[in-house]
Amino acid sequence: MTRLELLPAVDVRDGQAVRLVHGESGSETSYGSPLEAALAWQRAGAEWLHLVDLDAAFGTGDNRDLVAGITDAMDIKVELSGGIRDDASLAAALATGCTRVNLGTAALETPEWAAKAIAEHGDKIAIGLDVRGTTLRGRGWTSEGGDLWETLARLDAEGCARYVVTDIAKDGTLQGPNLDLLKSVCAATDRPVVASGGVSSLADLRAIATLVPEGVEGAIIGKALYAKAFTLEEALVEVSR
Ligand SMILES: O=C(O)c1ccccc1NCC(=O)[C@H](O)[C@H](O)COP(=O)(O)O
Repeated sequence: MTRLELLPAVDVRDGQAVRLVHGESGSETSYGSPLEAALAWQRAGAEWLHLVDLDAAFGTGDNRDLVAGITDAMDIKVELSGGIRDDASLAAALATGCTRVNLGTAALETPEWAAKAIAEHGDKIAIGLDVRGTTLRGRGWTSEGGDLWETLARLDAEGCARYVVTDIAKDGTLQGPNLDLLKSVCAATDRPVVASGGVSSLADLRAIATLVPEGVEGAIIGKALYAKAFTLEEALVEVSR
């Protein structure tokens, strides 16, 4: 059976590695240098880094140079997220040499542009489906963005290669992933799904791994690693069993 991929997260706000609760601006806990965090996950054996520019996502500036520098310093695959919404920000993100980028708001507010990006860049584009209930959220999760199922059907038809699915109610809370949401999304699409938000324990990772046959490809881990609920080394062993 294919093994669950793990994507340790580095979310950057104002030059610092942070974690938010429910993605809310102002709920930051700071964890120091984002480059040090990224290098630590790489040393621990990560194959992927999930790197988020929160300022770009919230529209409070950006950490573009810092994020490009971190991506450049990595020997592993990097997934870039946050504020990629137009030709300039997409070109800058892809120019970092990252493996793929996540589009969120753009898929909701400028669907034609997102469809063009998908058509041009194929599996270098993932779409972040950030949901409360079954309603999507954009602009750093602050604006309403329509129905999850309608949007998923549209993006599938446009050839989207992969989805990163976050239950905002779980994100940064260490309350466990929303397995029902992941199962429902997998049932609605044949594209791979990366699970995000709420991972709190190795048991959560085992539970997500049971969904690999249904289409879950990976799991993003943020707060749990910073809070030292387990180590990345332990997590990697857990999913390789
Ligand atoms: O990814 C974004 O664009 C984003 C925008 C606004 C707020 C948060 C955003 N991402 C957060 C993440 O991707 C987290 O790193 C990830 O969900 C990890 O969550 P957790 O394991 O619960 O800390």
